[in-house]
Amino acid sequence: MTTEGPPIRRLADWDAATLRDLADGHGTPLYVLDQRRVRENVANLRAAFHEESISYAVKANTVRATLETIAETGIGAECASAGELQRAVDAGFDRLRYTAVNPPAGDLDHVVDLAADPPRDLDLVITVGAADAFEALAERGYDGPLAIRVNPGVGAGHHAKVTTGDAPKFGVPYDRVSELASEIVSRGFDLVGLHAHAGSGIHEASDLAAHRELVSRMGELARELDHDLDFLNVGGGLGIPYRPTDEPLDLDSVAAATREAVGELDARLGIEPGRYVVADAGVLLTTVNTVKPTPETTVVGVDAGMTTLLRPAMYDAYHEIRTLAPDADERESVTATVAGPICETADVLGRGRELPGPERGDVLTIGNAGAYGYEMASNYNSRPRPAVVSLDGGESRLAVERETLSELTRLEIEQ
Ligand SMILES: Cc1ncc(COP(=O)(O)O)c(C=O)c1O
Ligand SMILES: N[C@@H](CCCC[NH3+])C(=O)O
Repeated sequence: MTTEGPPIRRLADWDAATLRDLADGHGTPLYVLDQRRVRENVANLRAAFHEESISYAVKANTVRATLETIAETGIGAECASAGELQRAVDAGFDRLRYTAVNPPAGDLDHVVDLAADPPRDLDLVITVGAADAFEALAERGYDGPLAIRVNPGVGAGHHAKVTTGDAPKFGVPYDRVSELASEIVSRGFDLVGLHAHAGSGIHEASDLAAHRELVSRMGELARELDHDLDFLNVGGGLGIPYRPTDEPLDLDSVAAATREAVGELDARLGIEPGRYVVADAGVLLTTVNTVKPTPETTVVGVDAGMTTLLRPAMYDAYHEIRTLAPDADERESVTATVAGPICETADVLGRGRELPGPERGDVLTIGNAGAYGYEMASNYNSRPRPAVVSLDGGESRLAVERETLSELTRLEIEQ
C-alpha cells in the first residue's frame, strides 16, 4: 500500500546534489522521474476519491518504469491508442480502458486481437466516441464490453488546445447518445459505461465549475438511459500548480463536488487522471550552452528545447526553472529568457525568469516535467530524444536511453 504525501512537490524540494550527480552521470537533457512521488500521488488520489474507480491516463507518461510503478498500486489504465494499450498490458495493468479517438483500423485490429486472446485475465472495455467506431469493432467480430464517450458540450482546461468536452472531435453528441446506446444493446453488445472528459489542466475556479457541470449532465444522461450501467467515467484533467505561487487543488473538495454533482446513480463513478499522477514526480535537467546579454534580456541558451519539452512552445505553458549551481546564492540575479537549440522562435522554455547569474556549463532544472514532457518529445531539427532516469528512494537507474545520432535514421531506406 502506498502512503500519501504532500499535495504538491515543489521544484525547490528536489535534492540539488542528487540532481547534479544525475546530470553528471548521464548527461543532459535528462528527464528524472521519482517513483516514490508517483506512488504518493496515487495514494493522495485514492484518499480523496476513495469511492471512485481510478485509472491512470497513460498518455501523460508511458515510460515503462513509471507504468510498472502505477500498475503495482492496483489502479487501472486509460489508453488512447493500441500502442498505449500494449504498453499498459506489458507493464502489468489488468484493468484497461481503451478510449479511442477516431481509432485507425490497425489499432482496432490490434485491440480486438488482444481482447480475443489476452495474455492473462484482463478487464478490458472499449469506449467508442462515434457510431462508426462501434461499426468498425462489430465488423471485426469484437463481442466484449463497450462504453460510449459522450460529448457533453461543456469543456475546461489550461488552454483551448486541450479543452475537449465541447470540441466536436470528441465523443458522441449528447443528444444522440441514447440512440447509439439502443443500437449497441439491441445488437447484443454489453454496454457497461458512459464516459466524458472536460479537458486537461482543470485548476481555475471556472474550470472546476465546468467540471461540475459536465458531471451533472453525465449523471442526468445516465439516469435517462433505459439501461443499467456499471460505470460512469467523468474523465481526467485534474490540474496541478505550475507556478510557485499557485495553490494545489483541494482533492477532497473536488471529490465531494464530483459526487454531489452526479446525483443519484446506480453505476460506479470513475476518474482517469494523467497529469496529477506524474507531473510533479518529474524534472528535466538541462545544461547552459551560451549566455548572451542583449538589450532586451539575457538569453540563456540551453541544450533542451521544444523537442525535449514542447509544452511552453505549444501552450505557452509555464514551467518553473531553477539553477543547480552550488554557488547560486553568491551570484547576482539576472532576468533571463531560457531558450532551446531549435530553429524556431517559439523554442523558448521560459521568459522573464530571475536566475542567479547564469554561466556556461550550469545545470538548470525545470519543474513539473513528469507529465507530457518526454511523452511529447520529438526529433525535429534532427535532435535525438533525451534519456530518462528513474529514481526510487536512494536508487537511480536508467529507464530510457538517450537516442543517438545514428538512431535518427534507423527507419530510413537507402535509395
Ligand atoms: C480521455 C482522456 N482521459 C484522461 C486524460 C488525462 O488528462 P490529464 O492528464 O489532464 O489528467 C485525457 C487528456 O486530456 C483524455 O483525453
Ligand atoms: N498535452 C497536454 C495535455 C493534453 C492531454 C490529452 N488530452 C498538456 O501538456 O498539457
